Amino acid sequence: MQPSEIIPRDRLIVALDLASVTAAEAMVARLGDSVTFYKIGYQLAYAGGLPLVRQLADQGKKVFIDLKLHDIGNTVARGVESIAKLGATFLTVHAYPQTMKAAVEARGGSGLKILAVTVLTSYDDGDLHAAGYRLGVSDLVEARAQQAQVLGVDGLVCSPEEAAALRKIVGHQMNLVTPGIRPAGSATGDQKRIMTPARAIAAGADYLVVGRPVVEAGDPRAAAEAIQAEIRQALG
Ligand SMILES: O=c1ccn([C@@H]2O[C@H](COP(=O)(O)O)[C@@H](O)[C@H]2O)c(=O)[nH]1
Repeated sequence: MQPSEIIPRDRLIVALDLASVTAAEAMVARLGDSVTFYKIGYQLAYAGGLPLVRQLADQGKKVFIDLKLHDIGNTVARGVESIAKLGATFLTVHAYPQTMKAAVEARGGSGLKILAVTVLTSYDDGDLHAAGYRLGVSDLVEARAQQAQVLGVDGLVCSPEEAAALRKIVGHQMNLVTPGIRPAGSATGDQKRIMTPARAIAAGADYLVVGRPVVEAGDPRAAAEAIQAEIRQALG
């Protein structure tokens, strides 16, 4: 979706990183209309959370399934075919050419959009080096973004630190989805490449993924509303 077509409220994606479906349902009820887009990742999916995708879609919410698929092409393709029936908007795969190619082919015209995870936002150059990579973060993110674009991937998961450079490479054809968002004063945790919501939007991010700063806040709804206000202000 072109950035100008994205409803401002949809730009905040809250990660439902919670231990049970009951806890997730309670969080969604608490957040009410302050949040329109949710992410379901490992913790909730493996706690029986995938049926929530349809449930949330039936409530008019959008859902991002963040399972970061990476396997042989055939297995990725069959997994994507199953996931495409759940009613989600986004699905992540790791940005390896075989994986991205299989996912794009398998999603077909289902309406599910494939996002390629470039380099996890908890990694810095030292982490890549320790994992055996020759390239640093910015070079690897850019190389993977170029491969993803050639393969017809719909969007990229990157840090907001890379958003401006990636926008120049991929234009507006691909959505930039950025975790590593930290409102001023909030704990960094294990994230290494971070920005505030306002700076991320100014850098060109389309969607901001926020987990702990919302779901672990004393008042999650107030935390989400504050981020929504920051996004609106940054959009001008
Ligand atoms: O590179 C990546 C890819 C995915 N994530 C996911 O986003 C949220 C961020 O949660 P916070 O609590 O706001 O740190 C989490 O679900 C990650 O799995 C990411 O952080 N970085």
